[in-house]
Amino acid sequence: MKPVVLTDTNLVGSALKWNCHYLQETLGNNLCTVYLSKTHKFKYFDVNQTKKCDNDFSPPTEKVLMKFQEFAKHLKSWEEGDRRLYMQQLLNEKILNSSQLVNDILTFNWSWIRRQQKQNNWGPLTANLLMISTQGNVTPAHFDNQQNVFAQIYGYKRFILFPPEDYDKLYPHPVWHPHDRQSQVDFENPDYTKFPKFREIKGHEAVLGPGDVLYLPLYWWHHVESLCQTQYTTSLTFWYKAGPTHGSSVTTMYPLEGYQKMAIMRNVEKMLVETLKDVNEVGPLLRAILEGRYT
Ligand SMILES: CCC[C@@H](CC(=O)O)C(=O)C(=O)O
Ligand SMILES: [Zn+2]
Repeated sequence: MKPVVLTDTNLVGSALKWNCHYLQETLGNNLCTVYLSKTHKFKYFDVNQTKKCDNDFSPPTEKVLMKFQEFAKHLKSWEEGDRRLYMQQLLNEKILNSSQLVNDILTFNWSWIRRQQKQNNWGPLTANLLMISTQGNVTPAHFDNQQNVFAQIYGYKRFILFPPEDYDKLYPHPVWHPHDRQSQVDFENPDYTKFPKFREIKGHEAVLGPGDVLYLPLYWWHHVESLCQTQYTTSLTFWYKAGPTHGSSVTTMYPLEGYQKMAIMRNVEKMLVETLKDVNEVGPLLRAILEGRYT
């Protein structure tokens, strides 16, 4: 599975008119999920895992509910130096009370994407996330465990992509950490002492514009930034469950692929956390297995 940019799917043709004015009319006073950040980075964290960090974890972003009207006002008046906003709202019954918007969604090229889902043996569609970002926002490098068909609607987004096997160069946080699945490396100021193999990293760049679609396979790393050609950018994800062929009775082919090894490493870590109970015992036990025996 490799990422690919498609420019002729017309997947979200009916959404290319979703500018701020149109969304104010159709989303109106619905409350939407908006993240706020003091920096340009919006590093995801799982709030349910913060307790394992014996409270030395400081959340890099704040999640608020904001009326779309208010969000739109901030978006239009935003200037460098203002706190950055990133709306990330699921297209669900909470906000789909406008027949116009529902009709636009029904007019997506569902036959095309359903064909992709079938031919690639993906599981069910789990979420469509509507994202509206102030210019210059960055989603730092991470991977997801779902298949993603990423549709760009307005403005330009730059992706830097790395295969799952670059796991050892991107040093993800431990699986029990709030930043699970996110790289520890600050791409703008890498600590080569802590993360020496990051020096060897080589990424694949893709810039998406309105109407472009990126197939982002599960476990592929991505660093994403909203370029500054426009005041804001708008995107929509189509996330699908990975599908039954991963880890089912279908005969496993060897050598294993990068994403399969990633799943194995994550399972080993999770099993150790589960068994040892104390996350601080996982490192020493893994070192005891490795040192003098496998290194
Ligand atoms: C919350 C999702 C953010 C998105 C990246 C981006 O557009 O900033 C991403 O990581 C993905 O679509 O998987
Ligand atoms: Zn992602």
